[in-house]
Amino acid sequence: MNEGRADVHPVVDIRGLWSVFEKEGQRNVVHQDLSLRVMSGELLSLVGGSGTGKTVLLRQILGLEAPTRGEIEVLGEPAARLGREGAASRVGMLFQHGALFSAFTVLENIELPLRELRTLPPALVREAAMLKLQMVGLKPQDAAKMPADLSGGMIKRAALARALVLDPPLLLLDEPTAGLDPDSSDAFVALLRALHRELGLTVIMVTHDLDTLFELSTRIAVLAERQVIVSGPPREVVAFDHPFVHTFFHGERGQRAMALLDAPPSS
Ligand SMILES: Nc1ncnc2c1ncn2[C@@H]1O[C@H](COP(=O)(O)OP(=O)(O)OP(=O)(O)O)[C@@H](O)[C@H]1O
Repeated sequence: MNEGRADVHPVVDIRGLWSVFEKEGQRNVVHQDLSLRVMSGELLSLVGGSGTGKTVLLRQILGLEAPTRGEIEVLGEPAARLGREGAASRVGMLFQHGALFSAFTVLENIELPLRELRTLPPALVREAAMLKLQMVGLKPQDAAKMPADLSGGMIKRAALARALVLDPPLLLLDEPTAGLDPDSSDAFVALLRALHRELGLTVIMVTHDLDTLFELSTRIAVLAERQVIVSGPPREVVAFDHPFVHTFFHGERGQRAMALLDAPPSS
């Protein structure tokens, strides 16, 4: 994308990242001198085998976890400085099991980040949350529902509305379609694609789902051997010669999903 242009700052800039965990005397090096830049407007998907540190990377970008060594800058600032205060206005996160608070209504859940800011009067908080609720395809009458009364797809939508309520320019998605039935998954993917386009969001997504991956990604980065072994447009990445890439993309499921690359984009 814009990676070559000197006048465009990356939204996320990871340089020389090491993530090392010690457990029962064992050293587990998860990332070793990993570097990755994500430019404005990209929808970058992170793929990699189990334990390659995709979730750890998302948590580090959010500032929830500090790297052992190296730099992570988000929107020009060290990720650690995002802290918890005000972080939601810069980075939105949709957790895989990012359940809603079960004791709050849908609207109260969406309002939460705005209420924590304590800058807007309740009526405006409500109005802003209602706008986001409708933006993700929920209906005004869903606002008063409790999470237990929602389908899986509706829960994802409400959690997405909450992640976007402060209009962050960067959105992180951890397995956004996991646990959804095929129809709900397709509908959620279509919503994500529309929001990415219409809001001009930069998105970093972790997914194992090949349909989601090919439907949405402008770029795919593959984590293996503690680093990003290849990153590029989907077609380039699937042609990369590496055992993980072969297994992941060229199995039977991969062949079916790859037909999406040849199909015109659905809207
Ligand atoms: N706080 C922690 N303490 C010790 N080890 C950790 C910690 N967090 C993560 N790890 C280890 O780091 C490695 C990477 O974990 P991570 O959850 O990021 O993998 P992943 O790529 O998201 O895997 P999956 O695809 O299975 O979700 C794992 O070996 C995990 O055990």
